[in-house]
Formats: sequence, C-alpha cells, structure tokens
Amino acid sequence: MGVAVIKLKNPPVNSLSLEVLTEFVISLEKLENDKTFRGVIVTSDCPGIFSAGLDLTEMCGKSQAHYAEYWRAVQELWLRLYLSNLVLIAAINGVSPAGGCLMSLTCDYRVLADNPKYNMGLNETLLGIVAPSWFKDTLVNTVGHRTAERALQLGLLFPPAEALRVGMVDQVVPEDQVHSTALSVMAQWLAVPDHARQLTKNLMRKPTADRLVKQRDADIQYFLRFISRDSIQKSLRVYLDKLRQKKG
Ligand SMILES: CC/C=C\C/C=C\CCCC/C=C/C(=O)SCCNC(=O)CCNC(=O)[C@H](O)C(C)(C)COP(=O)(O)OP(=O)(O)OC[C@H]1O[C@@H](n2cnc3c(N)ncnc32)[C@H](O)[C@@H]1OP(=O)(O)O
Repeated sequence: MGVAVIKLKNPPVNSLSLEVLTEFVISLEKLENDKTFRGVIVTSDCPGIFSAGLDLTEMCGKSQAHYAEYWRAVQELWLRLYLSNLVLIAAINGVSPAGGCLMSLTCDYRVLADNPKYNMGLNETLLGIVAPSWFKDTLVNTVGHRTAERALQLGLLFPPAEALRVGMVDQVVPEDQVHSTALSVMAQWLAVPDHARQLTKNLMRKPTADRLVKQRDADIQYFLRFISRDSIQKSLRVYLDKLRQKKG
C-alpha cells in the first residue's frame, strides 16, 4: 500500500544531531517525491529509546555559525514533518523527551508502547531552557491549552496511561503490537482520498507553520541570543554532566 518505515538509528539514544536531522529531511523529501509512497511510519531502532530529543552537544560550546546551522535544520525538519503530504504515523517504541516528543507530535497519529519507562513530553524547563513558540504551538494543537500550559511549565514527562489520558498519544498498545497497530491505523488513513485528506491537513496545520515560516530568521537570531547566554550554557553543561555521571 505504499508505506515506508523510517527507523531512527543514532545510538546510543537517537539524539537529533545535525547529521540525523539532515538525513531525515532528505529521506522525507525522497519519499514525498516518489508517488508510490503515501504513508510513513516513524519509529526507532534503538531499544527502549524513541529519541532523546535534540542533541545537547550541538547546542553547547559551539560557534554561533554552528548554532545557526543547527537551529535551521531543526526548523526544517519540523516544517517538513508538520506539513508533510504523506500520512505520518509515529510508532513510539521508547522514551521520547523534548525534541523526541515534538517529532512524534508532528505525526498524524501516535501509537505508544505500553511500558512505564516510556515517558514522553516537552521537559525543556527541567534543563533550564525554554520550548520555543512553535514547540508550544504543536503541543497546544495536540492536547489543548490548559494541559499544555501545565505540562510545559512543569516540564512534565507523561507515562503511557497519562499520555493517552491527556491526548498526547492516540493509542497505547503492548510493546510487540506497536508496529502492527501502526500498520492497521495506516490502512484506515490511506482509505481516505489523498487530495481531500491533504487539503484538510493543510487547513488545520498551515496557520501554525506559517507563524514560523514568516519569522524563521528572527527565530534563529532569538535562538542564538538565548543559547549563547552564559547561564544557559552553564545549565546545559550541568545537565549533560549529570547524564554522564549517572553511570559512574
Ligand atoms: C522562547 C525561547 C526561544 C528559543 C529557545 C532556544 C533554545 C532552547 C530550545 C531547545 C529545545 C530543546 C529541545 C531538546 O530536545 S533538548 C534535549 C532534551 N532531552 C533530554 O532531556 C533527554 C536526556 N537524556 C536522557 O534522559 C537519557 O539519556 C535517556 C534518553 C532517558 C536514555 O537513558 P539511558 O539509556 O540511561 O542513557 P544515558 O542517559 O546513559 O545516555 C547515554 C549517552 O547519551 C548521552 N545523551 C543522552 N541524551 C542526550 C541528548 N539529548 N543529547 C546528547 N547526548 C545525550 C548521555 O550524555 C550519554 O553520553 P555518554 O557520553 O555518557 O555515553
């Protein structure tokens, strides 16, 4: 039925490095241009981890030019996913904080494996950073304003039952059924004529995407100012050190 699977593979935690973001955009573009494909299942090849989100090492101790290139790549992936003409289904087979969660929120439907470790949410505030307005908009459009307001301020990571309750995911299923469920949901979505579904998706999503498109450069400048602050760099270093020391 013309369904591709994109399996994220950047061990150990599928962080969204510049290289991963770039390759993801290229793969998506190829699938968009190949009319034999109508849908994509986005999933992970790393056991227990859907994606650890944006790669913190790309936002820490690097040059301004690097930050700008990285942020443009983050914007690009979000825009491509959010406005994709393909049916996108996230088969979430692991934990998905921050950018990992955001990636799944750009999909049309989310199936999450029922494992209490597989938390998801936009936890940026816990790192001492702030989810940009378009991250916030994506969450609001999924779970509503009040739930998003609370989740964003507290940096909440929701376990599966809670994620389902607030509408962050559409289905929670046993881990060994995530892929088959994604496939049967895909069949349902592909039963709708493409042109009608695509125009409707565009109607729902374009106003949100346009807000970023209209101020992409300003958003990059804002990111540069924010990420270059000593206090933010310090927060990120402390957070990364904590992750690294967990093992020791
Ligand atoms: C208005 C404001 C406008 C603009 C604001 C501007 C900017 C701010 C916006 C930025 C938005 C940010 C979005 C993000 O996505 S930030 C990333 C958030 N991610 C997380 O908090 C997850 C962190 N990771 C974890 O919790 C765990 O690693 C995880 C995923 C649960 C897996 O646990 P485990 O299997 O035990 O693995 P380890 O923790 O031991 O990690 C292994 C290895 O990976 C490194 N690592 C983990 N996560 C990341 C990451 N996100 N980026 C880079 N590296 C990561 C970890 O340090 C370990 O490294 P080591 O060298 O020790 O092997």
